[in-house]
Amino acid sequence: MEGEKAQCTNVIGNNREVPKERIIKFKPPLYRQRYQFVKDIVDQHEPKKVADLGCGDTSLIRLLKVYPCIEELVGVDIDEDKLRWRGDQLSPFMGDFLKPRDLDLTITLYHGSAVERDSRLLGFDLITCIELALFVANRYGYSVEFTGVGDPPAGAESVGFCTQIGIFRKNEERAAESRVSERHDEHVYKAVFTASYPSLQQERFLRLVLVNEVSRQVESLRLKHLRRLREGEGLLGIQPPENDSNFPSFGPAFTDVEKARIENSPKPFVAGRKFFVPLRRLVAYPKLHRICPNEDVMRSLVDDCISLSSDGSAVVVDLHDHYDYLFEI
Ligand SMILES: C[S@@+](CC[C@H](N)C(=O)[O-])C[C@H]1O[C@@H](n2cnc3c(N)ncnc32)[C@H](O)[C@@H]1O
Repeated sequence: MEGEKAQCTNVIGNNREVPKERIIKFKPPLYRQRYQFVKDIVDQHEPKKVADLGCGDTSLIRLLKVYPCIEELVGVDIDEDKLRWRGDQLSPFMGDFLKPRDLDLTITLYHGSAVERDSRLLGFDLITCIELALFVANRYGYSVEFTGVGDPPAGAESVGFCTQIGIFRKNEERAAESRVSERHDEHVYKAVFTASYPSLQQERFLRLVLVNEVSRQVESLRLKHLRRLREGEGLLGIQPPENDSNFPSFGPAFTDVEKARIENSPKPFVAGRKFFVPLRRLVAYPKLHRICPNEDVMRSLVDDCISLSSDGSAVVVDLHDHYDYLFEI
C-alpha cells in the first residue's frame, strides 16, 4: 500500500507556473485500506459480536456480514437519515435463503451517539470506531491500541497515519468489575433497522437444505448405479470396471478420511424396482456430514418430505426414472 504524490500547477499573469497544492493518492484508496485492516483483524480473531460506532453509510457492516464467524453486527451513527437510507441494503436477499449460513446472524442499526452509554453494546468482541473519539472505549471497559493505514508523506511523519485506527480490546478485569455494576436496561439508542439472516441453526432452513442435498446425493448415486449396470451389460460398449469403487471419476475430490468413512458405510442396493440408499451412507458424504452428521436427526428432519424404507434406515426411490432415456442411461 503506498501513497503517490501529484503536483498541481497554477498559471499566473506572467506565464510563470507556481505549484498550487500537493495531492497524495493512495493505492488502494484509504477507505479500502481501512476496511481491509478491519477484515484482517476479523480473520485473525474471529469475533462473534462486532459493533461499528459511527458506521456512516454501513459499508463496513456490508463487508463484514459475509464472515461466517460473526453472529451479531451492530452499527451506530448519529445521522439517522444515513442509517435509514442504507439499512435496506443489509436485508437478506434470495441467495441468503438458497444457501443459508451455518450460524445465525442479526444486524441492527441504532441511531445514537457513540459517547452515550447503551447497555446493548456491552460484551462485544470487537468494536470498530473509524475516525471517532477515546473515552468511549473506557466507558465500555476496553483498552485501545492506536495504529493506522496510509503512511504520511515524507517530512510529515509527526502527524501519524492518514487514517488513524484504534483497536479496542476487552479489558477482562474491568469488564468483570463492571459486569457486577452494569445495568442491562440502559437503552438510550433507537433501533432503526434490524434483520435476521437464515441459517442452518434454524430448523426450517436446515430441513430445506438437508432435503435438497439428500435428494441430490441419492439421484447422483442412482444414476451412477444405472450407468454401471449398463456398462456391465455392455450396452455402452464399455467394459465393466475392475474395481467397484463407489467414487465418481468427476466431482468433489475426497480426502482419505472421507473416502474411508464412505467405504465403511453400507452401500446402496436394489430390491425389485426400488433403489435404496442407507442413511448411514448418506451421512458419510462430506457435504451431508457437515450439515447433519447424525443418522437419527437426518431421519427426523427428512421424514415427511422424502420416502424412507419401512424400517426408516434408507431413502427409497424408483430405480428407473421416466427421463433416464434422455441421458442414454
Ligand atoms: C467520517 S465518517 C466515517 C464513516 C465510517 N466509519 C467509515 O470509515 O467509512 C464519520 C461518521 O461518524 C458519524 N458520527 C459522528 N459523530 C458521531 C457520534 N458521536 N456518534 C455516532 N456517530 C457519529 C457521522 O455521522 C459519520 O457518519
